[in-house]
Amino acid sequence: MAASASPTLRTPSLRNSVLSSLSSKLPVPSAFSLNLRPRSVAAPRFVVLVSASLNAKPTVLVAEKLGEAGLDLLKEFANVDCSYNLSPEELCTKISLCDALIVRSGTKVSREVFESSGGRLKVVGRAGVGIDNVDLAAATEHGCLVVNAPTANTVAAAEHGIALLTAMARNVAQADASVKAGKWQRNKYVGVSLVGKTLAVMGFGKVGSEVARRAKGLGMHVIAHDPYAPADRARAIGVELVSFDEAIATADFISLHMPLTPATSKILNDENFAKMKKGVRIVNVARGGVIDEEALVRALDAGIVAQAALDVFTEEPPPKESKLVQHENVTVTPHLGASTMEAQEGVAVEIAEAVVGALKGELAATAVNAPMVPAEVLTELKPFVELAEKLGRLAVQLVAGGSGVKTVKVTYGSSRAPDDLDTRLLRAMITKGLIEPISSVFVNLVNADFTAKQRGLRITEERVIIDGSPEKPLEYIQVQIANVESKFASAISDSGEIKVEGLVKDGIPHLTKVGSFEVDVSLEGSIILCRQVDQPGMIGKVGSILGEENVNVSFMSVGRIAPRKQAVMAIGVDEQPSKESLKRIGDVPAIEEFVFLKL
Ligand SMILES: NC(=O)c1ccc[n+]([C@@H]2O[C@H](COP(=O)([O-])OP(=O)(O)OC[C@H]3O[C@@H](n4cnc5c(N)ncnc54)[C@H](O)[C@@H]3O)[C@@H](O)[C@H]2O)c1
Ligand SMILES: O=C(O)[C@H](O)COP(=O)(O)O
Repeated sequence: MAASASPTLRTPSLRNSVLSSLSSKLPVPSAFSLNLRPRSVAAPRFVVLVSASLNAKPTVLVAEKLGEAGLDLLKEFANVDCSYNLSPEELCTKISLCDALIVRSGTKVSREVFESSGGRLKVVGRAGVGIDNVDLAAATEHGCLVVNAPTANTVAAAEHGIALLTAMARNVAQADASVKAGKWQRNKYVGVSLVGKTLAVMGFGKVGSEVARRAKGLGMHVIAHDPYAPADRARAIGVELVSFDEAIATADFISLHMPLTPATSKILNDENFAKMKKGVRIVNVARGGVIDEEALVRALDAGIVAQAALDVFTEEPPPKESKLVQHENVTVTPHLGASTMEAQEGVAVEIAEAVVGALKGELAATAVNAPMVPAEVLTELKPFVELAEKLGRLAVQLVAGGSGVKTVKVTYGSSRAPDDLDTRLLRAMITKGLIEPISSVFVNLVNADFTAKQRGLRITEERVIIDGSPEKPLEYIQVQIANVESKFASAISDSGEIKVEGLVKDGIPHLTKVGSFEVDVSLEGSIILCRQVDQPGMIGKVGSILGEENVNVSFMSVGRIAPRKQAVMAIGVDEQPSKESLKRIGDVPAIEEFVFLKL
């Protein structure tokens, strides 16, 4: 197939090639089209996250202290409201005026926050790694993207882990307090050596592996437990991956580096403390919730755990009277893992870039609740994103009554192998096109599948391999809606579904099939579809009705079964014709049915 998706490639014989190739696929009528306006090659816009109302500068609420470099980046693009220490109620009040919110670990972004935003909040940026303070399910349900800054504080957290490990082993904090209290207790604060001891790193991700690397430099024997870590990464650092039980049973020191999830919540509990070596020492710079804190106090009192060094707590700040914090064998810091000057500047820039990108409609590489589409895939799919949404919009508007859509089949015609095309983005845009014209829901890549499921909309996808250039991801997209009546009977295909099909020509989406009729109209402005008896003068008649009302016709195309038999005329218009003009079109004797569709 010769049609090109490339915005730069113009092929004079494009239309004919497309049509002949389509004709050869199905025994359907020939078609001709009349382009009444020179087409500019529009840069395909990729708007997934931002609503159309974002012509004005968006507002970003920064709810916790962020590095200056990040704030400067944000200010170039948005109004920035730095309001720290907001109460939950104040946050809920402010959020309805904000398009994006940036937080660290100290702000709970609860379901109430999303509910209070009234749909305006489009992005939550977590300036750091852990997203356990953000209600991800609520974010997704509200179509709000959550992005984080997962890399900039890794080294800082690892360094803090090592700082706590060494400080704990040598009683630095306790000895410091003792000297400052006027004492000189050299025998009391005899420490333990690290060299030759076994350190179990629990969670061998970014921070865990950096801790392992540094601990090896201190002469420790490092083992790690992580059900999802690749063995080659562990091998490269010289770390042995072991089971959870082996790790906790053999370690002299345990350092925690896993995320807080339902599976890791209170993973160090009475049962597991009982399996540890007597005198084990524990470091936690991950999340307080991975330890059952009451069980840890019991293990400390029983001498199972000799010492603990904790940067994070189940409740932050922990209650003043916390037995754990006050325990003489426990060293604590106030969640300082990420708090170096360098890390905070890095995190601020990382999150500002992600939030600005998301507000511009780009897909963030650090999206937490949306599929990550690699940049190169995104670039080549861009022209098809608009096509996908518009086909969805057209198809649903052809349904009689506009609702009751339950079963949708999408077919992607491509010369590429099935596993060489990521269709998640296209499916999301078709879903957006199908749902938005008949509801008040804002659909984007984040909430598309959720919203479809919630509405009982089943979208199946099929890949058809056809001849074409593998350079191009797609030759055509077809959308079919089953088990519905159509307000434009000609849109029903021979197999009984509403069917629309389109492709991208010179970067512009085109409608190329309605039901069993081939047409060729660019998907810009709005479209009038008429079924008529094929006869001379029809284009002129309809064109002059529209012209009398100063409605600009951009494109016309007629697809017919055979000369002088039935034909479908597709007319692209820049303005919406009045009801009266539409009625006059319907009254043209040869016109059997017509429909006006907004794109
Ligand atoms: N104290 C701080 O200021 C600070 C700073 C940065 C990160 N953190 C925390 O450190 C933790 C790790 O951060 P990261 O950037 O390395 O994240 P990461 O995602 O790179 O690594 C987490 C690792 O934990 C593993 N994991 C998941 N479930 C596990 C389980 N049940 N048992 C063992 N391993 C499991 C994952 O496979 C992954 O490899 C997070 O909880 C993060 O919030 C704290
Ligand atoms: O998950 C993280 O990135 C760390 O816990 C840092 O949290 P903070 O941004 O609140 O310091």
